[in-house]
Amino acid sequence: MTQIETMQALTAHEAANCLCSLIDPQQSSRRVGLHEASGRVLAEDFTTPFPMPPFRRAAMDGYVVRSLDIAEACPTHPVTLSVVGEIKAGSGLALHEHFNERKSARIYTGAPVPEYWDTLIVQEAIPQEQRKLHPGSIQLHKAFRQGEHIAEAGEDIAAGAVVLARGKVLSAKEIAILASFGQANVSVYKKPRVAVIPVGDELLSPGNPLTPYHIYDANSHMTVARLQELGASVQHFSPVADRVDAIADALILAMSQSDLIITIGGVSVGDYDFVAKAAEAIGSVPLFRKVLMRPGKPTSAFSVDHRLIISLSGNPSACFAGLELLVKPTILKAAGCVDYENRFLQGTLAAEINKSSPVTRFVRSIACWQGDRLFVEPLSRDRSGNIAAFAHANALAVIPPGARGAVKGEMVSLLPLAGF
Ligand SMILES: Nc1nc2c(c(=O)[nH]1)N[C@H]1C(S)=C(S)[C@@H](COP(=O)(O)OP(=O)(O)OC[C@H]3O[C@@H](n4cnc5c(N)ncnc54)[C@H](O)[C@@H]3O)O[C@H]1N2
Ligand code: MOO
Repeated sequence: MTQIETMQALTAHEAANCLCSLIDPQQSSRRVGLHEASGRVLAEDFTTPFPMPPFRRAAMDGYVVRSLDIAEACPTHPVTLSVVGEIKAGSGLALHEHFNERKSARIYTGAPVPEYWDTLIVQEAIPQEQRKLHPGSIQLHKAFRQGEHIAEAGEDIAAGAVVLARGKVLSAKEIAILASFGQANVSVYKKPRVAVIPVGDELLSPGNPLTPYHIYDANSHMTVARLQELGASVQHFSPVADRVDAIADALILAMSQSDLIITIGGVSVGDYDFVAKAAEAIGSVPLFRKVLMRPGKPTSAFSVDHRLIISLSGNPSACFAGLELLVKPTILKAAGCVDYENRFLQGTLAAEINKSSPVTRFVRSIACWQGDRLFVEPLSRDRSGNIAAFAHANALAVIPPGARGAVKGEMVSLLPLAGF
């Protein structure tokens, strides 16, 4: 028996765990400007250097008052306060006189609120006529809640708080936090370097004229795009011929420049599927030679010289499933991301799947919320080689193995995709 025949077949989850367990997270870091930080992984905890907001400030346009001064205000006994000045965002109010009581100031959103005042009355609460006729005073016909519309210094985030932890993927939200604290640049992990090698005599790179019996290489472009989204730096190979030496040469070149290699196609059982032979020829050890999933059953992985080769199968949906289920967690872990495992949701199947399968199926589907219930509708004619489903799918529905497929109304797991 060959090593491959004795090799245990893994589920998609086990295969992802196997790959992740062999990946060393990125350790090297560099500082990048905020405009380059989106999609990068934070290499150190970010501790806030000052409180947020940094000073006590107005949350609305209006008037600041002391709640004590207006506690008794009512329609029959209105309270009149003189307006001693104006406080704009970006400037304070110099308090020249020593105030005792019944003083107010005009204030605008974002302006500092001196300690003297504890409540802000929105300008809409004071009739416009009255404000025009008597700009030097305001008249109030009711009391207002103490502290209203005033944001205290540090009420959002305290100074010295670890507000973003190492290993977090930076997106617009996190970049807003960093910028709010004046950080012009941030320490991020270096991107893992990943080579993408499409294999197949039939493949043409987009941009070339379509010739008989050939197809355009879609998968490597899909893979490169996904890897870039996941924070990798990608070395994109042109399609390689179905020959052991050509594939082996590409693998050797990729090893010299990349930490991880992804091949696409040529990994099944046909006489011209040479990826495994080429991987063997360069001295790699197989980790698994198929995965209990469909599409993507022929997905394989090899280890060589402390690097992984992940070989995705050529059908576009199989390549895609391999990318989402196996490559995504592996790349995220390699990039230094702490939260790298796929998260599945539970949803109700909106239509039956009357196709049996000895292995788990991952069906391109449309998931949508109806009220508080998540429904998942499998796209029809989801054949491995079809690409139309990519235009609509926002989830992969997980259909357990068995003779009966799955019935409408059944609860199934689903993996959310872009657009969910
Ligand atoms: N006798 C058997 N035949 C097949 C089996 C099997 O178990 N027994 N498995 C089938 C399954 S499942 C799949 S998936 C495919 C996978 O084969 P490969 O991974 O070796 O991929 P190829 O044969 O190279 O290509 C399959 C298909 O996809 C097209 N392709 C390939 N690369 C690209 C690309 N970069 N962009 C777009 N399309 C691509 C290729 O032209 C083929 O049509 O094997 C089944 N056969
Ligand atoms: O991996 Mo193939 O279906 O499973 O196309």
